[in-house]
Amino acid sequence: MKAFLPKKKKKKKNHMENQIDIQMDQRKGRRLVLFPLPFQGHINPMLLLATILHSKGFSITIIHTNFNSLNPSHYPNFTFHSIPDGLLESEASSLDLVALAKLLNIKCTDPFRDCMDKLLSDASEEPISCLISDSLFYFTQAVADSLKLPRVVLRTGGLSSLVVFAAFPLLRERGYLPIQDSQLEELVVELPPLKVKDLPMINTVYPDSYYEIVACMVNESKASSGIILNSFEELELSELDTLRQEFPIPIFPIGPFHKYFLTSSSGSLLAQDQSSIAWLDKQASKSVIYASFGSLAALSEAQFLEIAWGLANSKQPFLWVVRPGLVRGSEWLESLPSGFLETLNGRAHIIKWAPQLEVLAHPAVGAFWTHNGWNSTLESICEGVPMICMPCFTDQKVNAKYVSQVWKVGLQLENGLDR
Ligand SMILES: O=c1ccn([C@@H]2O[C@H](COP(=O)(O)OP(=O)(O)O[C@H]3O[C@H](CO)[C@@H](O)[C@H](O)[C@H]3O)[C@@H](O)[C@H]2O)c(=O)[nH]1
Repeated sequence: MKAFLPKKKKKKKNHMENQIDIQMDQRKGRRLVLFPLPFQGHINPMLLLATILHSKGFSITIIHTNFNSLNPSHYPNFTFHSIPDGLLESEASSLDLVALAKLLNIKCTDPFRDCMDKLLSDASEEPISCLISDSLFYFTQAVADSLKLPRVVLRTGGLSSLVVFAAFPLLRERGYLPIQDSQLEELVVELPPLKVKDLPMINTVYPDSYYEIVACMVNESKASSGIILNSFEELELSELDTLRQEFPIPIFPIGPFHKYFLTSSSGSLLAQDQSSIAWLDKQASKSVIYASFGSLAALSEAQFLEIAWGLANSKQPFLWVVRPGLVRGSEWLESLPSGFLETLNGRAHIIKWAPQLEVLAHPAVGAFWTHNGWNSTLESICEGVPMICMPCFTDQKVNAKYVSQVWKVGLQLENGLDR
């Protein structure tokens, strides 16, 4: 990426700068507008995709919400536009994820359309050839249609979970959904090896909104000009075949995105604690359990303590990401018993946020205790780190089943948490 940075202070241009000018000229007429959903697991793949497309000669404009807003200084080659999402701070922190996703789709519609209108009418900018938006920003299909602009969808989850989401109408018709507790262990014969308990559901007070969001995500993706996925054919071949039958549009499984570059720049909303790498450097090869549950999952205090004692009792060194907000009702580590860390004699390193790609690539890491968000799953597979799977909601349940039973690169913790 550095090769594209203009060096503004020098007067006489060197060879590199002339090359940049040539590349900039070649970019003319090839501007893409990208619109990520403002959650870490969605921002990372969208920014990686932007970086890939930029390296192929496209100019990149990113529209982002005020909520979880991005830091443009990490991406000097992109143009950023922030839109007011109208979310109150209390809404962003207190709403459940389903309500938040729905509200974002409602509240962003007008500001997004206004922003697109301005971008399209700005004669000083290169013309926009396409909008690429997150599949969960389903409202953008109607906006793109009204502006006569092609929209390509970025689906940030895997192919296998998308197949399941697309099958929701069938699963409802056949009585698998809504899930009945008495059926949890039953095989979903249409989607082996999934059982009813593996279906991508979420605990929410708005179940009808969840079905509506899934339906809109699937239908507006089908209405788009194409879907890009951060996955690859060799991993999910039969699911790709199924999707190609169901979705009448081009499908591009061009992941894993983070493997296009030697280092990936950071779209991290939280600061990555680099002390974890120095700590890993001191540990034996493949000895460390890396435990992290992504950016959204939340645990009860009781679950948190079972995990803490499970890690301690394992007698293995462990690197644990306890994100502020991970434990419901706690700021950070207050619920750990006093003296817990001291008794471990340096065998534990607990941080708020890790440089996860570097951690998984570190030779000291031997296992990843994960919630199986798609990014974490893919990143672990790419580094050959076996997983201990503890899915919390939605696609994570499907991913965990594939990790343990289809790809056989992990074990799923079942029947609750016990130290
Ligand atoms: O300490 C950490 C922990 C995570 N990450 C990164 O943050 C991302 C987390 O993404 P993911 O593993 O997918 O988890 P979530 O944040 O939970 O992702 C949301 O988005 C995913 C993609 O759509 C879905 O699969 C998940 O279910 C959903 O919760 C990954 O790129 C990690 O490398 C860090 O950099 N440092």
